[in-house]
Amino acid sequence: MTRVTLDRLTKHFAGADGASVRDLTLEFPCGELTALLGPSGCGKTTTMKMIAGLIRPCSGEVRFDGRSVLHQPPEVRGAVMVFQNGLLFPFLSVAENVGFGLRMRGTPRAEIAARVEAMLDRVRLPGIGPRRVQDLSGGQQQRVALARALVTEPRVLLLDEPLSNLDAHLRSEMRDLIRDLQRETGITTILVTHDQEEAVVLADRIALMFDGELRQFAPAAEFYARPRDRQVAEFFGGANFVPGRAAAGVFDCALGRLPLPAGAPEGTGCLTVRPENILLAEPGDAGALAVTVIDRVFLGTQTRLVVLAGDLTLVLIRPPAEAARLSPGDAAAIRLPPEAVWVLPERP
Ligand SMILES: Nc1ncnc2c1ncn2[C@@H]1O[C@H](COP(=O)(O)OP(=O)(O)OP(=O)(O)O)[C@@H](O)[C@H]1O
Repeated sequence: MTRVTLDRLTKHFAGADGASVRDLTLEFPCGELTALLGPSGCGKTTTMKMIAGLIRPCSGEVRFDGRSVLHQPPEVRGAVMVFQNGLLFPFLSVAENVGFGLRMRGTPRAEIAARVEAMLDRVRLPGIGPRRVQDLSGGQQQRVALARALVTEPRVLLLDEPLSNLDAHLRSEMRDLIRDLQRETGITTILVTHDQEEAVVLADRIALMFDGELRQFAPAAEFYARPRDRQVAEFFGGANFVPGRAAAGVFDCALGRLPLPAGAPEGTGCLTVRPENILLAEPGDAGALAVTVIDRVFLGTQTRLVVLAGDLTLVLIRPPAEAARLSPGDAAAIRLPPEAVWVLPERP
């Protein structure tokens, strides 16, 4: 298992306005699957290519198990990359594609055949070795690309948006396969994606990037409960931002003085609470806030309620059966459980 460390990694393409990746310092833990997540153009692929050795950084370091790999060409590093569209060799059979890396290393033919067959079994494509890759579906091609990467037993597996060209059904199948194979093999894996749901389902930890910089690196649950700032909260579907000031475990704002959970940041900023964490209350309940319902939208498995608390608009997501009794114009009451709120300090 290999620990991958980035130390102040920076890439500025010639002629570009600013750096595509700036001062990126990050340690991908051994044997874990880490998602490199962020909006289009934030520098994910550039970072991954610097790890693979396909792009040379302007400054900074890439280390595998503490040793610099910058002087090593891609084929020596032991990091293999699987691209969005698989990038298989169209003129080779499936087995020849999967065995390509082993052939380059001079592995004996009989061993290649056995390892390729075993690998195709593991990606749930038994017996398709003789087929032409053009005859495979997109999902099958992606699994062949994964088999081709894994059969060489790489130190690091780099997946660049491996699900983005698949339809919804195939995507969830491939997602399960990636998760199972990663757990089975324990290969340190880095997944590039712009899709937060994919990152949450697959990754042990998420590194969220904006504009070439790392913004937050944490297990998925922390991005929901403890987002570092408003942009992070919004990227993870957060809503409800109430300006005010936090001091001595209380947030002072237009909604009143709200108790905060232990460890919440202090000072001026916004209180945030996710739509699914605001509860409906009975008027007069301790801590209940009086609101007026202004909108109700049935979303299928949930209902979105928009309410007005004084001048503030808040969004709630509730089970349909609970929300059905409320219509636009109705008076209602809500409760913000102290453990479900968090403070986003003003960015300097
Ligand atoms: N070869 C290049 N020359 C000049 N600029 C580049 C080059 N490659 C990437 N960039 C720029 O660097 C920035 C980061 O690109 P990158 O592809 O790493 O982002 P990304 O987060 O992977 O985005 P996407 O999800 O759209 O692939 C972008 O502004 C992009 O235009």
